[in-house]
Amino acid sequence: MSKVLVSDSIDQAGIDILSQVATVDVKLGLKPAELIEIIGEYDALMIRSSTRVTQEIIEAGTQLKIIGRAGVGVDNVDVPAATRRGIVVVNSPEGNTIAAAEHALAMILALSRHIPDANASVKRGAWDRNSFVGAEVYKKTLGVVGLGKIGSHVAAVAKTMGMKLLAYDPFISTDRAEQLGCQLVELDLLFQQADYITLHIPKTPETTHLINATTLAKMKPTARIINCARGGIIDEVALAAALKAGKIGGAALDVFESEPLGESELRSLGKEIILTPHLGASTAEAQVNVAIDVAEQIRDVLLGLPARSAVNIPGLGPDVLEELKPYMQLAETLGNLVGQLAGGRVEVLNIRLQGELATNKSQPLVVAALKGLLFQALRERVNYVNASIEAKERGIRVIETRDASIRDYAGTLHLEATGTLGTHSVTGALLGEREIHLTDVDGFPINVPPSKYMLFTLHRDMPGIIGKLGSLLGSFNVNIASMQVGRKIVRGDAVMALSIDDPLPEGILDEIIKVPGIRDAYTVTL
Ligand SMILES: NC(=O)c1ccc[n+]([C@@H]2O[C@H](COP(=O)([O-])OP(=O)(O)OC[C@H]3O[C@@H](n4cnc5c(N)ncnc54)[C@H](O)[C@@H]3O)[C@@H](O)[C@H]2O)c1
Ligand SMILES: O=C(O)[C@H](O)COP(=O)(O)O
Repeated sequence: MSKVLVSDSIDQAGIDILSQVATVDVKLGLKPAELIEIIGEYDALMIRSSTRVTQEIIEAGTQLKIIGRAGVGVDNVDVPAATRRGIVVVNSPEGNTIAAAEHALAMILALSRHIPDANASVKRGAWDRNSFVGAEVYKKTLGVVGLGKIGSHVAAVAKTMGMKLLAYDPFISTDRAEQLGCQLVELDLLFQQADYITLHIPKTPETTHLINATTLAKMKPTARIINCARGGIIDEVALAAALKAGKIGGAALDVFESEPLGESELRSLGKEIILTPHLGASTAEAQVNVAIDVAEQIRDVLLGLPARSAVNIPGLGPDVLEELKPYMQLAETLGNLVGQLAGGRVEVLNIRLQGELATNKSQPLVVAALKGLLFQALRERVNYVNASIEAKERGIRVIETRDASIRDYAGTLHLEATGTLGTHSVTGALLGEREIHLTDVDGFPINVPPSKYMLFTLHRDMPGIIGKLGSLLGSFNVNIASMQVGRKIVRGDAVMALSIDDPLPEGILDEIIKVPGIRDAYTVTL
Protein backbone atom coordinates (compact mmCIF):
# COMPACT_ATOMS: atom_id res chain seq x y z
CA MET A 1 0.00 0.00 0.00
CA SER A 2 1.19 3.52 -0.81
CA LYS A 3 2.14 5.94 1.99
CA VAL A 4 1.11 9.59 2.13
CA LEU A 5 2.58 12.19 4.47
CA VAL A 6 0.36 15.14 5.37
CA SER A 7 2.61 17.81 6.87
CA ASP A 8 0.19 20.76 7.16
CA SER A 9 -3.30 20.98 8.57
CA ILE A 10 -5.72 19.47 6.03
CA ASP A 11 -9.48 18.90 6.35
CA GLN A 12 -10.51 15.35 7.29
CA ALA A 13 -12.43 15.07 3.98
CA GLY A 14 -9.06 14.92 2.22
CA ILE A 15 -7.57 12.41 4.66
CA ASP A 16 -10.60 10.15 4.14
CA ILE A 17 -10.04 10.13 0.36
CA LEU A 18 -6.32 9.41 0.73
CA SER A 19 -7.07 6.59 3.16
CA GLN A 20 -8.97 4.73 0.41
CA VAL A 21 -5.68 4.00 -1.36
CA ALA A 22 -2.88 4.69 1.11
CA THR A 23 -1.65 4.70 4.65
CA VAL A 24 -1.84 8.32 5.75
CA ASP A 25 0.49 9.84 8.35
CA VAL A 26 -0.39 13.32 9.59
CA LYS A 27 2.72 14.96 11.07
CA LEU A 28 2.37 18.69 11.58
CA GLY A 29 5.12 21.18 12.40
CA LEU A 30 8.05 19.08 11.19
CA LYS A 31 11.40 20.85 11.04
CA PRO A 32 13.16 20.66 7.63
CA ALA A 33 15.70 18.15 8.97
CA GLU A 34 12.91 15.95 10.37
CA LEU A 35 11.08 16.03 7.05
CA ILE A 36 14.25 15.11 5.15
CA GLU A 37 14.78 12.19 7.49
CA ILE A 38 11.35 10.61 6.93
CA ILE A 39 10.29 11.72 3.44
CA GLY A 40 12.07 8.74 1.80
CA GLU A 41 9.29 6.41 3.04
CA TYR A 42 6.49 8.28 1.30
CA ASP A 43 4.89 8.09 -2.15
CA ALA A 44 3.04 11.39 -1.75
CA LEU A 45 3.31 14.56 0.28
CA MET A 46 0.29 16.78 0.98
CA ILE A 47 0.91 20.31 2.19
CA ARG A 48 -0.50 23.83 2.53
CA SER A 49 1.67 26.95 2.70
CA SER A 50 3.57 26.17 5.91
CA THR A 51 5.79 23.33 4.66
CA ARG A 52 8.65 24.49 2.46
CA VAL A 53 9.44 21.73 -0.01
CA THR A 54 13.03 22.46 -0.97
CA GLN A 55 15.27 20.69 -3.48
CA GLU A 56 16.91 18.88 -0.57
CA ILE A 57 13.58 17.49 0.59
CA ILE A 58 12.66 16.50 -2.97
CA GLU A 59 15.97 14.69 -3.40
CA ALA A 60 15.46 12.84 -0.12
CA GLY A 61 11.97 11.82 -1.30
CA THR A 62 13.21 8.92 -3.38
CA GLN A 63 9.74 7.30 -3.57
CA LEU A 64 7.80 10.53 -4.10
CA LYS A 65 5.40 10.53 -7.04
CA ILE A 66 3.33 13.55 -6.19
CA ILE A 67 3.34 16.68 -4.06
CA GLY A 68 -0.17 18.01 -3.47
CA ARG A 69 -0.63 21.63 -2.40
CA ALA A 70 -4.09 22.03 -0.84
CA GLY A 71 -4.42 25.60 -2.04
CA VAL A 72 -3.33 27.81 -4.93
CA GLY A 73 0.23 29.06 -4.44
CA VAL A 74 3.03 26.57 -5.07
CA ASP A 75 5.75 29.11 -4.29
CA ASN A 76 6.70 27.03 -1.23
CA VAL A 77 7.59 24.10 -3.53
CA ASP A 78 10.73 23.88 -5.66
CA VAL A 79 8.71 22.94 -8.75
CA PRO A 80 11.69 22.74 -11.17
CA ALA A 81 13.42 20.29 -8.79
CA ALA A 82 10.25 18.18 -8.63
CA THR A 83 9.90 18.23 -12.43
CA ARG A 84 13.47 17.02 -12.91
CA ARG A 85 12.68 14.10 -10.61
CA GLY A 86 9.41 13.32 -12.43
CA ILE A 87 7.31 14.26 -9.40
CA VAL A 88 3.89 15.69 -10.23
CA VAL A 89 3.05 18.90 -8.37
CA VAL A 90 -0.68 19.57 -8.11
CA ASN A 91 -2.70 22.34 -6.53
CA SER A 92 -6.30 23.41 -6.17
CA PRO A 93 -6.59 26.43 -8.42
CA GLU A 94 -10.18 27.31 -7.51
CA GLY A 95 -10.97 25.65 -4.20
CA ASN A 96 -10.28 28.75 -2.09
CA THR A 97 -11.02 31.53 -4.61
CA ILE A 98 -14.19 32.70 -2.89
CA ALA A 99 -12.63 32.49 0.57
CA ALA A 100 -9.64 34.62 -0.45
CA ALA A 101 -11.82 37.12 -2.31
CA GLU A 102 -14.18 37.45 0.66
CA HIS A 103 -11.22 37.98 2.98
CA ALA A 104 -10.01 40.84 0.78
CA LEU A 105 -13.51 42.34 0.76
CA ALA A 106 -13.73 41.93 4.53
CA MET A 107 -10.39 43.72 4.83
CA ILE A 108 -11.66 46.62 2.69
CA LEU A 109 -14.71 47.10 4.92
CA ALA A 110 -12.92 46.40 8.21
CA LEU A 111 -10.24 48.94 7.33
CA SER A 112 -12.82 51.53 6.28
CA ARG A 113 -14.79 51.19 9.52
CA HIS A 114 -11.91 50.44 11.93
CA ILE A 115 -13.74 47.32 13.03
CA PRO A 116 -10.78 45.47 14.65
CA ASP A 117 -9.75 48.45 16.81
CA ALA A 118 -13.33 49.47 17.63
CA ASN A 119 -14.05 45.90 18.69
CA ALA A 120 -10.90 45.75 20.82
CA SER A 121 -11.78 49.04 22.49
CA VAL A 122 -15.29 47.89 23.45
CA LYS A 123 -13.85 44.64 24.75
CA ARG A 124 -11.45 46.66 26.88
CA GLY A 125 -14.53 48.33 28.48
CA ALA A 126 -14.54 51.61 26.54
CA TRP A 127 -17.40 53.22 24.59
CA ASP A 128 -15.49 55.49 22.25
CA ARG A 129 -17.55 56.51 19.20
CA ASN A 130 -15.40 59.43 18.11
CA SER A 131 -12.14 57.67 17.38
CA PHE A 132 -13.67 55.28 14.88
CA VAL A 133 -15.42 57.44 12.33
CA GLY A 134 -14.96 55.59 9.07
CA ALA A 135 -15.31 56.04 5.33
CA GLU A 136 -17.83 54.61 2.88
CA VAL A 137 -16.74 52.51 -0.05
CA TYR A 138 -19.79 53.56 -2.09
CA LYS A 139 -18.69 55.60 -5.13
CA LYS A 140 -15.02 55.18 -4.19
CA THR A 141 -12.49 53.84 -6.68
CA LEU A 142 -11.13 50.35 -6.20
CA GLY A 143 -7.93 49.48 -8.08
CA VAL A 144 -7.67 45.73 -8.65
CA VAL A 145 -4.14 44.59 -9.44
CA GLY A 146 -4.47 41.14 -11.02
CA LEU A 147 -7.85 40.36 -12.53
CA GLY A 148 -7.64 36.57 -12.29
CA LYS A 149 -9.95 34.29 -10.34
CA ILE A 150 -9.81 36.11 -6.99
CA GLY A 151 -9.46 39.62 -8.42
CA SER A 152 -12.51 39.03 -10.65
CA HIS A 153 -14.69 37.99 -7.73
CA VAL A 154 -13.55 40.94 -5.65
CA ALA A 155 -14.35 43.22 -8.59
CA ALA A 156 -17.80 41.69 -9.09
CA VAL A 157 -18.78 42.15 -5.43
CA ALA A 158 -17.23 45.62 -5.19
CA LYS A 159 -19.26 46.64 -8.23
CA THR A 160 -22.47 45.72 -6.42
CA MET A 161 -21.33 47.89 -3.47
CA GLY A 162 -21.28 50.85 -5.85
CA MET A 163 -17.53 51.10 -6.28
CA LYS A 164 -15.88 52.37 -9.44
CA LEU A 165 -13.41 49.80 -10.72
CA LEU A 166 -9.98 50.23 -12.23
CA ALA A 167 -7.87 47.19 -13.01
CA TYR A 168 -4.32 46.45 -14.00
CA ASP A 169 -3.48 43.05 -15.49
CA PRO A 170 -1.22 42.89 -18.54
CA PHE A 171 -2.42 39.38 -19.36
CA ILE A 172 -6.14 39.95 -19.72
CA SER A 173 -8.11 41.56 -22.51
CA THR A 174 -9.98 44.86 -22.40
CA ASP A 175 -13.14 42.88 -23.26
CA ARG A 176 -12.77 40.63 -20.24
CA ALA A 177 -12.13 43.64 -17.99
CA GLU A 178 -15.18 45.41 -19.42
CA GLN A 179 -17.35 42.34 -18.83
CA LEU A 180 -16.37 42.67 -15.17
CA GLY A 181 -17.19 46.35 -15.18
CA CYS A 182 -13.51 47.33 -14.84
CA GLN A 183 -11.60 49.93 -16.75
CA LEU A 184 -8.21 48.45 -17.67
CA VAL A 185 -5.54 51.08 -16.96
CA GLU A 186 -1.80 51.40 -16.55
CA LEU A 187 -0.47 50.76 -13.08
CA ASP A 188 0.62 54.35 -12.45
CA LEU A 189 -2.86 55.67 -13.19
CA LEU A 190 -4.37 53.04 -10.88
CA PHE A 191 -1.97 54.07 -8.11
CA GLN A 192 -2.83 57.75 -8.61
CA GLN A 193 -6.61 57.41 -8.77
CA ALA A 194 -7.57 54.51 -6.49
CA ASP A 195 -9.00 55.00 -3.01
CA TYR A 196 -8.47 51.29 -2.35
CA ILE A 197 -5.82 49.11 -4.00
CA THR A 198 -6.23 45.36 -3.71
CA LEU A 199 -3.52 42.96 -4.88
CA HIS A 200 -4.41 39.62 -6.49
CA ILE A 201 -1.26 38.67 -8.37
CA PRO A 202 1.32 35.91 -7.93
CA LYS A 203 4.67 36.73 -6.41
CA THR A 204 7.17 36.71 -9.27
CA PRO A 205 10.44 38.56 -9.85
CA GLU A 206 8.34 41.29 -11.59
CA THR A 207 5.86 41.65 -8.72
CA THR A 208 8.33 41.48 -5.83
CA HIS A 209 8.23 44.86 -4.06
CA LEU A 210 5.82 46.17 -6.67
CA ILE A 211 4.57 48.31 -3.81
CA ASN A 212 7.65 50.22 -2.63
CA ALA A 213 8.59 53.72 -1.50
CA THR A 214 8.37 55.04 -5.08
CA THR A 215 4.98 53.53 -5.90
CA LEU A 216 3.58 54.38 -2.45
CA ALA A 217 4.51 58.01 -3.12
CA LYS A 218 2.22 58.01 -6.18
CA MET A 219 -0.87 57.07 -4.15
CA LYS A 220 -3.47 59.38 -2.58
CA PRO A 221 -2.73 60.23 1.08
CA THR A 222 -6.07 58.56 1.87
CA ALA A 223 -5.39 55.43 -0.19
CA ARG A 224 -5.83 52.09 1.53
CA ILE A 225 -3.93 49.08 0.30
CA ILE A 226 -4.94 45.45 0.77
CA ASN A 227 -2.70 42.45 0.23
CA CYS A 228 -4.32 39.03 0.45
CA ALA A 229 -2.11 37.65 -2.34
CA ARG A 230 1.50 37.01 -1.39
CA GLY A 231 3.98 38.45 1.07
CA GLY A 232 6.87 40.27 -0.59
CA ILE A 233 4.71 42.02 -3.19
CA ILE A 234 4.75 44.91 -0.70
CA ASP A 235 8.02 46.23 0.72
CA GLU A 236 6.98 46.12 4.38
CA VAL A 237 9.62 48.59 5.58
CA ALA A 238 8.50 51.15 2.97
CA LEU A 239 4.84 50.52 3.84
CA ALA A 240 5.39 51.04 7.57
CA ALA A 241 7.27 54.27 6.84
CA ALA A 242 4.53 55.53 4.48
CA LEU A 243 1.81 54.77 7.04
CA LYS A 244 3.74 56.45 9.84
CA ALA A 245 4.34 59.54 7.72
CA GLY A 246 0.66 59.66 6.67
CA LYS A 247 1.63 59.24 3.01
CA ILE A 248 -1.17 56.70 2.59
CA GLY A 249 -4.34 56.14 4.60
CA GLY A 250 -4.19 52.50 5.60
CA ALA A 251 -3.23 48.93 4.85
CA ALA A 252 -4.64 45.48 5.49
CA LEU A 253 -2.25 42.57 5.14
CA ASP A 254 -2.95 38.85 5.26
CA VAL A 255 0.42 37.77 3.89
CA PHE A 256 3.98 38.73 4.79
CA GLU A 257 7.50 38.67 3.43
CA SER A 258 8.37 36.13 6.08
CA GLU A 259 5.75 33.93 7.71
CA PRO A 260 5.03 33.63 10.56
CA LEU A 261 5.51 37.42 10.88
CA GLY A 262 8.39 38.06 13.24
CA GLU A 263 9.54 41.31 14.81
CA SER A 264 8.04 44.00 12.59
CA GLU A 265 7.41 47.70 12.57
CA LEU A 266 3.96 46.86 11.20
CA ARG A 267 2.88 45.51 14.60
CA SER A 268 3.50 48.86 16.24
CA LEU A 269 1.06 50.78 14.02
CA GLY A 270 -2.48 51.72 15.07
CA LYS A 271 -5.90 51.46 13.53
CA GLU A 272 -4.52 52.37 10.09
CA ILE A 273 -3.31 48.81 9.69
CA ILE A 274 -4.99 45.42 9.99
CA LEU A 275 -2.89 42.26 10.13
CA THR A 276 -4.26 38.73 9.80
CA PRO A 277 -2.16 35.55 9.91
CA HIS A 278 -2.59 34.30 6.31
CA LEU A 279 -6.28 33.53 6.76
CA GLY A 280 -7.43 34.10 3.17
CA ALA A 281 -8.15 30.43 2.53
CA SER A 282 -9.19 29.63 6.07
CA THR A 283 -12.90 29.01 5.75
CA ALA A 284 -14.49 25.68 6.48
CA GLU A 285 -15.84 25.57 2.93
CA ALA A 286 -12.54 26.35 1.22
CA GLN A 287 -10.65 23.86 3.35
CA VAL A 288 -13.07 21.08 2.40
CA ASN A 289 -12.85 22.12 -1.27
CA VAL A 290 -9.05 22.17 -1.45
CA ALA A 291 -8.62 19.03 0.64
CA ILE A 292 -10.98 17.04 -1.59
CA ASP A 293 -9.60 18.51 -4.81
CA VAL A 294 -5.99 17.72 -3.98
CA ALA A 295 -6.60 14.40 -2.21
CA GLU A 296 -8.50 13.13 -5.26
CA GLN A 297 -5.57 14.05 -7.46
CA ILE A 298 -3.09 12.32 -5.15
CA ARG A 299 -5.33 9.24 -5.12
CA ASP A 300 -5.53 9.27 -8.93
CA VAL A 301 -1.78 9.63 -9.40
CA LEU A 302 -1.11 6.82 -6.90
CA LEU A 303 -3.50 4.69 -8.97
CA GLY A 304 -1.53 5.54 -12.13
CA LEU A 305 -4.04 8.08 -13.49
CA PRO A 306 -3.25 11.64 -14.56
CA ALA A 307 -3.96 14.59 -12.27
CA ARG A 308 -6.33 17.34 -13.36
CA SER A 309 -4.41 20.32 -11.95
CA ALA A 310 -0.77 19.43 -12.36
CA VAL A 311 1.25 22.63 -12.41
CA ASN A 312 4.27 20.97 -14.01
CA ILE A 313 2.53 19.24 -16.93
CA PRO A 314 2.17 21.84 -19.68
CA GLY A 315 -1.29 22.44 -21.04
CA LEU A 316 -3.07 20.01 -18.75
CA GLY A 317 -5.84 21.96 -17.04
CA PRO A 318 -8.96 20.27 -15.63
CA ASP A 319 -11.13 21.08 -18.67
CA VAL A 320 -8.47 19.87 -21.10
CA LEU A 321 -7.89 16.71 -19.09
CA GLU A 322 -11.60 15.85 -18.99
CA GLU A 323 -11.73 16.11 -22.76
CA LEU A 324 -8.42 14.40 -23.50
CA LYS A 325 -8.25 11.67 -20.83
CA PRO A 326 -9.38 8.80 -23.11
CA TYR A 327 -7.16 10.08 -25.91
CA MET A 328 -4.19 10.26 -23.52
CA GLN A 329 -4.67 6.58 -22.80
CA LEU A 330 -4.77 5.98 -26.57
CA ALA A 331 -1.58 8.03 -27.11
CA GLU A 332 0.24 6.19 -24.34
CA THR A 333 -0.82 2.76 -25.64
CA LEU A 334 0.23 3.62 -29.19
CA GLY A 335 3.55 5.04 -27.95
CA ASN A 336 4.23 1.88 -26.00
CA LEU A 337 3.23 -0.31 -28.97
CA VAL A 338 5.25 1.51 -31.62
CA GLY A 339 8.26 1.63 -29.27
CA GLN A 340 8.16 -2.15 -28.94
CA LEU A 341 7.62 -2.73 -32.67
CA ALA A 342 10.54 -0.41 -33.46
CA GLY A 343 12.78 -2.10 -30.87
CA GLY A 344 16.29 -0.67 -30.45
CA ARG A 345 16.82 3.02 -29.89
CA VAL A 346 14.17 5.32 -31.34
CA GLU A 347 15.61 8.43 -32.95
CA VAL A 348 12.56 10.11 -34.47
CA LEU A 349 8.94 9.98 -33.43
CA ASN A 350 6.45 11.37 -35.93
CA ILE A 351 3.10 12.15 -34.37
CA ARG A 352 0.14 12.96 -36.59
CA LEU A 353 -2.92 14.30 -34.80
CA GLN A 354 -5.98 14.05 -36.94
CA GLY A 355 -9.57 15.24 -36.88
CA GLU A 356 -10.70 16.63 -33.53
CA LEU A 357 -7.20 15.98 -32.10
CA ALA A 358 -5.63 18.58 -34.38
CA THR A 359 -6.27 21.38 -31.88
CA ASN A 360 -3.86 23.47 -29.89
CA LYS A 361 -4.97 21.74 -26.71
CA SER A 362 -3.45 18.44 -27.75
CA GLN A 363 0.09 18.97 -26.39
CA PRO A 364 -0.60 16.51 -23.51
CA LEU A 365 -1.15 13.77 -26.13
CA VAL A 366 2.40 14.23 -27.36
CA VAL A 367 3.61 13.90 -23.77
CA ALA A 368 1.45 10.79 -23.29
CA ALA A 369 2.82 9.24 -26.49
CA LEU A 370 6.39 9.87 -25.29
CA LYS A 371 5.55 8.38 -21.90
CA GLY A 372 4.33 5.22 -23.67
CA LEU A 373 7.34 5.16 -25.99
CA LEU A 374 9.82 5.40 -23.11
CA PHE A 375 8.02 2.91 -20.88
CA GLN A 376 10.09 -0.07 -22.02
CA ALA A 377 13.31 1.78 -21.17
CA LEU A 378 12.28 3.59 -18.02
CA ARG A 379 9.27 1.68 -16.65
CA GLU A 380 7.63 3.53 -13.74
CA ARG A 381 10.34 6.21 -13.78
CA VAL A 382 8.74 7.91 -16.78
CA ASN A 383 5.57 9.90 -16.31
CA TYR A 384 3.67 12.85 -17.73
CA VAL A 385 5.98 15.23 -15.87
CA ASN A 386 9.35 14.08 -17.14
CA ALA A 387 8.51 12.30 -20.43
CA SER A 388 9.45 15.31 -22.60
CA ILE A 389 12.70 15.94 -20.69
CA GLU A 390 13.64 12.23 -20.85
CA ALA A 391 12.91 12.09 -24.61
CA LYS A 392 15.03 15.19 -25.19
CA GLU A 393 17.89 13.80 -23.14
CA ARG A 394 17.78 10.62 -25.25
CA GLY A 395 17.98 12.70 -28.44
CA ILE A 396 14.54 11.62 -29.67
CA ARG A 397 13.36 14.12 -32.29
CA VAL A 398 9.62 14.65 -32.08
CA ILE A 399 7.86 15.83 -35.23
CA GLU A 400 4.25 16.82 -34.82
CA THR A 401 1.80 17.26 -37.67
CA ARG A 402 -1.85 18.18 -37.47
CA ASP A 403 -4.58 17.44 -39.96
CA ALA A 404 -8.04 18.66 -39.04
CA SER A 405 -9.84 16.73 -41.80
CA ILE A 406 -12.07 13.96 -40.47
CA ARG A 407 -12.08 10.50 -42.02
CA ASP A 408 -13.58 7.37 -40.44
CA TYR A 409 -13.21 8.48 -36.81
CA ALA A 410 -13.71 11.79 -35.00
CA GLY A 411 -10.02 11.80 -34.15
CA THR A 412 -7.11 9.51 -34.89
CA LEU A 413 -3.54 9.43 -33.71
CA HIS A 414 -0.77 8.12 -35.90
CA LEU A 415 2.71 7.41 -34.52
CA GLU A 416 5.72 6.47 -36.59
CA ALA A 417 8.94 5.57 -34.82
CA THR A 418 12.25 5.42 -36.65
CA GLY A 419 15.15 3.90 -34.81
CA THR A 420 18.30 1.89 -35.10
CA LEU A 421 16.29 -1.17 -36.24
CA GLY A 422 13.98 0.49 -38.77
CA THR A 423 10.65 2.26 -38.98
CA HIS A 424 7.25 1.15 -37.70
CA SER A 425 3.93 2.90 -37.44
CA VAL A 426 0.63 2.48 -35.66
CA THR A 427 -2.65 4.35 -35.82
CA GLY A 428 -5.45 4.27 -33.30
CA ALA A 429 -8.81 5.81 -32.55
CA LEU A 430 -11.53 5.70 -29.94
CA LEU A 431 -14.75 3.82 -30.47
CA GLY A 432 -17.74 5.13 -28.55
CA GLU A 433 -15.53 7.85 -27.00
CA ARG A 434 -13.58 5.50 -24.72
CA GLU A 435 -12.69 2.18 -26.32
CA ILE A 436 -9.23 2.14 -27.88
CA HIS A 437 -8.91 0.51 -31.30
CA LEU A 438 -5.82 -0.04 -33.40
CA THR A 439 -6.80 0.93 -36.91
CA ASP A 440 -3.52 0.52 -38.74
CA VAL A 441 -0.18 -1.20 -38.19
CA ASP A 442 2.73 -0.46 -40.53
CA GLY A 443 0.30 0.88 -43.13
CA PHE A 444 -2.01 -2.15 -43.05
CA PRO A 445 -5.61 -1.46 -42.02
CA ILE A 446 -6.85 -3.46 -39.03
CA ASN A 447 -9.50 -2.92 -36.40
CA VAL A 448 -8.63 -4.54 -33.08
CA PRO A 449 -8.67 -3.43 -29.46
CA PRO A 450 -5.19 -3.71 -27.94
CA SER A 451 -4.71 -6.42 -25.34
CA LYS A 452 -2.03 -7.04 -22.74
CA TYR A 453 -0.14 -9.61 -24.82
CA MET A 454 -0.08 -9.31 -28.59
CA LEU A 455 1.70 -10.87 -31.52
CA PHE A 456 2.08 -9.13 -34.88
CA THR A 457 3.36 -10.82 -38.00
CA LEU A 458 4.27 -9.41 -41.37
CA HIS A 459 3.54 -12.11 -43.89
CA ARG A 460 2.46 -12.99 -47.42
CA ASP A 461 -1.33 -13.28 -47.70
CA MET A 462 -1.61 -16.92 -48.84
CA PRO A 463 -3.69 -20.00 -48.00
CA GLY A 464 -2.74 -22.05 -44.94
CA ILE A 465 -0.60 -19.51 -43.17
CA ILE A 466 -3.10 -18.76 -40.41
CA GLY A 467 -3.54 -22.49 -39.73
CA LYS A 468 0.20 -23.08 -39.53
CA LEU A 469 0.71 -20.19 -37.13
CA GLY A 470 -2.25 -21.37 -35.02
CA SER A 471 -0.83 -24.90 -34.78
CA LEU A 472 2.61 -23.61 -33.88
CA LEU A 473 1.24 -21.42 -31.09
CA GLY A 474 -0.89 -24.36 -29.92
CA SER A 475 2.19 -26.59 -29.74
CA PHE A 476 3.69 -24.03 -27.33
CA ASN A 477 0.43 -23.98 -25.35
CA VAL A 478 -0.30 -20.35 -26.36
CA ASN A 479 -4.02 -19.59 -26.42
CA ILE A 480 -5.24 -17.12 -29.08
CA ALA A 481 -8.00 -14.81 -27.86
CA SER A 482 -8.57 -13.03 -31.17
CA MET A 483 -6.93 -12.64 -34.53
CA GLN A 484 -7.26 -10.31 -37.48
CA VAL A 485 -5.49 -9.92 -40.80
CA GLY A 486 -4.96 -6.56 -42.42
CA ARG A 487 -4.04 -6.42 -46.08
CA LYS A 488 -4.00 -3.89 -48.86
CA ILE A 489 -4.31 -6.27 -51.80
CA VAL A 490 -5.32 -9.92 -52.03
CA ARG A 491 -2.29 -12.25 -51.81
CA GLY A 492 0.02 -9.30 -51.24
CA ASP A 493 1.80 -8.38 -48.01
CA ALA A 494 -0.33 -8.48 -44.88
CA VAL A 495 -0.19 -7.93 -41.16
CA MET A 496 -1.70 -10.30 -38.62
CA ALA A 497 -2.61 -8.98 -35.16
CA LEU A 498 -3.22 -11.64 -32.52
CA SER A 499 -4.31 -11.14 -28.95
CA ILE A 500 -2.95 -13.94 -26.81
CA ASP A 501 -3.77 -14.90 -23.25
CA ASP A 502 -0.19 -15.24 -21.97
CA PRO A 503 3.24 -13.90 -22.84
CA LEU A 504 4.98 -15.78 -25.67
CA PRO A 505 7.43 -18.38 -24.37
CA GLU A 506 11.16 -17.78 -25.06
CA GLY A 507 12.37 -18.76 -28.52
CA ILE A 508 8.97 -19.03 -30.21
CA LEU A 509 9.51 -15.91 -32.35
CA ASP A 510 12.42 -17.63 -34.09
CA GLU A 511 10.09 -20.56 -34.89
CA ILE A 512 7.35 -18.23 -36.13
CA ILE A 513 9.57 -16.52 -38.69
CA LYS A 514 10.56 -19.95 -40.02
CA VAL A 515 6.92 -20.52 -41.12
CA PRO A 516 6.93 -20.16 -44.92
CA GLY A 517 5.41 -16.80 -45.90
CA ILE A 518 6.04 -15.10 -42.54
CA ARG A 519 8.72 -12.43 -42.90
CA ASP A 520 8.73 -10.93 -39.47
CA ALA A 521 7.08 -11.31 -36.09
CA TYR A 522 6.90 -9.02 -33.08
CA THR A 523 5.57 -9.66 -29.64
CA VAL A 524 4.46 -6.83 -27.41
CA THR A 525 3.20 -6.46 -23.85
CA LEU A 526 0.97 -3.46 -23.26
N1 LIG B 1 -4.24 34.84 1.27
C1 LIG B 1 -4.53 33.63 0.91
O1 LIG B 1 -4.75 32.76 1.74
C2 LIG B 1 -4.64 33.28 -0.53
C3 LIG B 1 -5.58 32.33 -0.95
C4 LIG B 1 -5.64 32.00 -2.31
C5 LIG B 1 -4.78 32.61 -3.21
N2 LIG B 1 -3.89 33.52 -2.77
C6 LIG B 1 -3.00 34.21 -3.70
O2 LIG B 1 -3.78 35.14 -4.44
C7 LIG B 1 -3.15 35.42 -5.69
C8 LIG B 1 -4.16 35.38 -6.82
O3 LIG B 1 -4.70 34.08 -6.94
P1 LIG B 1 -5.71 33.72 -8.13
O4 LIG B 1 -6.26 32.38 -7.82
O5 LIG B 1 -6.64 34.83 -8.40
O6 LIG B 1 -4.68 33.59 -9.33
P2 LIG B 1 -4.97 33.75 -10.89
O7 LIG B 1 -3.86 33.08 -11.57
O8 LIG B 1 -6.36 33.35 -11.20
O9 LIG B 1 -4.85 35.33 -11.11
C9 LIG B 1 -3.64 36.02 -11.06
C10 LIG B 1 -3.75 37.17 -12.05
O10 LIG B 1 -2.58 37.97 -11.91
C11 LIG B 1 -2.24 38.39 -13.21
N3 LIG B 1 -0.84 38.82 -13.20
C12 LIG B 1 0.27 38.06 -13.26
N4 LIG B 1 1.37 38.84 -13.21
C13 LIG B 1 0.91 40.11 -13.11
C14 LIG B 1 1.57 41.36 -13.01
N5 LIG B 1 2.91 41.45 -13.03
N6 LIG B 1 0.81 42.46 -12.90
C15 LIG B 1 -0.55 42.37 -12.89
N7 LIG B 1 -1.22 41.23 -13.00
C16 LIG B 1 -0.49 40.10 -13.10
C17 LIG B 1 -2.53 37.24 -14.10
O11 LIG B 1 -2.70 37.64 -15.44
C18 LIG B 1 -3.82 36.70 -13.50
O12 LIG B 1 -4.95 37.25 -14.15
C19 LIG B 1 -2.01 34.42 -5.79
O13 LIG B 1 -0.82 35.03 -5.37
C20 LIG B 1 -2.38 33.35 -4.78
O14 LIG B 1 -1.27 32.65 -4.32
C21 LIG B 1 -3.79 33.88 -1.45
O1 LIG C 1 -2.10 29.96 -1.98
C1 LIG C 1 -3.04 29.69 -1.25
O2 LIG C 1 -3.90 28.86 -1.54
C2 LIG C 1 -3.19 30.46 0.02
O3 LIG C 1 -2.09 31.21 0.29
C3 LIG C 1 -3.65 29.63 1.17
O4 LIG C 1 -2.61 29.12 1.94
P1 LIG C 1 -2.95 28.08 3.12
O5 LIG C 1 -3.44 26.84 2.47
O6 LIG C 1 -1.68 27.87 3.85
O7 LIG C 1 -4.02 28.71 3.96
